[in-house]
Amino acid sequence: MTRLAASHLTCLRGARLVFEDLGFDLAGGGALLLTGPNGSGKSSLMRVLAGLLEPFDGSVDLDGTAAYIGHHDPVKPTLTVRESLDFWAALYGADASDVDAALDQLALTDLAPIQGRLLSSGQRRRLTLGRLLVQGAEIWLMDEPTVGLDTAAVKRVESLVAAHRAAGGIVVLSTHIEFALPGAQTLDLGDFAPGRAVDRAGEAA
Ligand SMILES: Nc1ncnc2c1ncn2[C@@H]1O[C@H](COP(=O)(O)OP(=O)(O)OP(=O)(O)O)[C@@H](O)[C@H]1O
Repeated sequence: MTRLAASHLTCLRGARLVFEDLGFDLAGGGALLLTGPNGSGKSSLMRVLAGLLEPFDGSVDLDGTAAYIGHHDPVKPTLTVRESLDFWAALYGADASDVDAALDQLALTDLAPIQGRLLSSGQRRRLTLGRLLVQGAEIWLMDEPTVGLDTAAVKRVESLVAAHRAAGGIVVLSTHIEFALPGAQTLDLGDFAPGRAVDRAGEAA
């Protein structure tokens, strides 16, 4: 059964405590929306969940395969859109039909022969999202996936996320904009800033 949970997570970056005592529990079909001001630790939490950053304290319990997209689009400048997706498909054991599906789902079919260096920022972001699709992971960790996307593309991503959850997948998504994520749990990282844990305990009592 796909599951992603965290308990008592505390994150230290350099000498700075970013958040403390954070937890959640997601089963298949679940979603977690991360909000909070700049610097509150959304990307740091994503990196902890992706296994790229060791938590200072607490633990992550992950059952399933995870795919992570961060702020940067890892697009090779000399590969075409299709060649990039073919490369990722080979890396993750996906089929050519998965590449065609990803091109279609992200409105990239017309851009398939275009080299990465010629893509606009929104087009590069859509290609990065294509990598997520061909990766076929059960848990999607999406750090501000809509940056640079136009309204139609945001709607597409909302639909892809909904379909992934309907198929039993899990999504953790950070955003500064409105993003339709029905029934999602929400975490405002600002509530987990150092010292606030004491306040929350006080409020709960
Ligand atoms: N490599 C690093 N070394 C030290 N401190 C870091 C490092 N990366 C991030 N930080 C600090 O950790 C804190 C949290 O940063 P993070 O990028 O997780 O926030 P965020 O909520 O994702 O911000 P934004 O909304 O601006 O993307 C910030 O104070 C930042 O300066």
